[in-house]
Amino acid sequence: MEILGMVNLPTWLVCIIMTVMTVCLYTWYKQSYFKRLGIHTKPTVFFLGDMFELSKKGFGYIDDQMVKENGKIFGLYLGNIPTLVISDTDIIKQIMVKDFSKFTDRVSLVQVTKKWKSAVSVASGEHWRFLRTTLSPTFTTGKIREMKPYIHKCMKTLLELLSEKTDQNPEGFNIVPNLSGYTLDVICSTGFGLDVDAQKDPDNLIIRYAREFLEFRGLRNPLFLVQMFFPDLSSIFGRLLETNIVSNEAFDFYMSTMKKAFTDRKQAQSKHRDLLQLLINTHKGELGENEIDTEETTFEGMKQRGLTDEEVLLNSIIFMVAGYDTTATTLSWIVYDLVTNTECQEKLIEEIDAEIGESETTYDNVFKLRYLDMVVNETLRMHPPAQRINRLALEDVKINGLQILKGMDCTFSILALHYMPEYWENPYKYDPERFAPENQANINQYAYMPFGQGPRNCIGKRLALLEVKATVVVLLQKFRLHKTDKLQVPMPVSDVGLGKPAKPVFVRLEKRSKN
Ligand code: HEM
Repeated sequence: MEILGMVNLPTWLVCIIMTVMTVCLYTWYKQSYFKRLGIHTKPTVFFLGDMFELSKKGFGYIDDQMVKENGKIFGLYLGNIPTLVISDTDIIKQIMVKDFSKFTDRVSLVQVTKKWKSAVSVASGEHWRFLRTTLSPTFTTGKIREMKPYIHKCMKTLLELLSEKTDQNPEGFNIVPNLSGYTLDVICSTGFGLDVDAQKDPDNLIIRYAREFLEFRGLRNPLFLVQMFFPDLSSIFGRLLETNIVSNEAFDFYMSTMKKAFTDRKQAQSKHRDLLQLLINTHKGELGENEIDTEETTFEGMKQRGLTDEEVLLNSIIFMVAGYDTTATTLSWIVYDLVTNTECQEKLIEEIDAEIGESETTYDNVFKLRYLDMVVNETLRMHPPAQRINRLALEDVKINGLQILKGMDCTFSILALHYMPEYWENPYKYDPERFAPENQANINQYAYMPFGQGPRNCIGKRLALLEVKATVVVLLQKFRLHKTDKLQVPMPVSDVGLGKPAKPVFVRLEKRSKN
């Protein structure tokens, strides 16, 4: 092909040059989005944006650095997808609560397959409102109180296994696998009446696939990468680019496990009072004979039809996955914080001995413990399991001078907020006293949100807190926890609490009673 009558290039080379130029122009345009809006960014790598640094150093670390260097509003690029990170608590409150109707949805970086849209955490608009309203009664205090016996059974196994491990390893051991197996047992039994015994059988398929669910597979998925670099293709090709968040194998395994639990339960006419039973009660059809109109789009219409098969099954899976790792991570960090802050552990033991002694834990006696509440809050401040949350702008809106455009990903860095000196005095110090009743008034609730905020906050918060608090109580009723040489002690300040999945927590357990 002759170009301007000067050079003669083969057609294939011209095509390549044109494609490269188009991609460069597209990337340049995409990655100047925040510049055009006058919003700070950091120097990015062309094409990759901040993706390489974010995946290497972690979102929490980058957010924390950016807040220090650029203030409360800045932009980052995941490939060519822009993310507006906001740490101004007035704006956060406006988005999460006051203007919630303009920000009801979460951002989905990629097109997910249709089935995932039935999950309350992924659903949008009226569909989300219907799912949330239908599922919320499952987590009332009354319902959670009734789940306590199921938790007790798992606790008994946890204590027996820890006692055995202490006898076998008096010098200490990594407690994380015990806590992970335990939280999975709790969610399986409280949620679905499933006796999986993950604590005794760490190779159980349910554990293997739960890990797979939590693993971020995006960077290995070509469809995901295409959408990172060419986000506009999603609206052009729509369903063709739909991506599975997890492997089909893991998905099918969970679907068949839940389906079996569902069918068995329906046939047994059981009197169970767990999540599954509550889901079944809101399901109006027969599993496998879906006569329900799934295309219904109005809230009232959806209320009439009740949950579909897919909604029951998908949300069972979501509860299982969302409730497993978050609570295990929190428990692991509490153990870490208590062995590295022994005075806090002693104070907590004193409170437990005085208020509960050796009695069985109940919803009421556990929630009465003030210092325990302070300890849990402080651990969740320093090590929030979810480091970031987001909301999608459904329309253009200006908040306190900040212009937010329709379609923007408004992200809140929980981790960066939890360490901002403006909201927390001496933020790198583990200090439960900041949550003492007399100091509560100083806490800005939009700078402290381990469970999110507003109408779309964590639906399982109460269940998670009961599980975490009751477990800490039974642990300290039986053991005093000690640091070992193998415990990886304080990380560099910039790394503290970067919520990465709990590292091995090597501790030594000293038995406190004969039981
Ligand atoms: C310590 C434990 C937990 C932590 C720290 C945690 C944290 C969070 C956070 C930060 C969010 C996002 C909230 C927002 O966007 O404002 C969330 C959402 C959610 N969590 Fe949790 N969570 C925990 C335990 C649980 C448990 C035990 C369950 C269920 C049994 C659960 C189910 C969910 C669901 C379904 C959502 C999505 C809610 C919606 O979109 O309406 N979580 N969680």
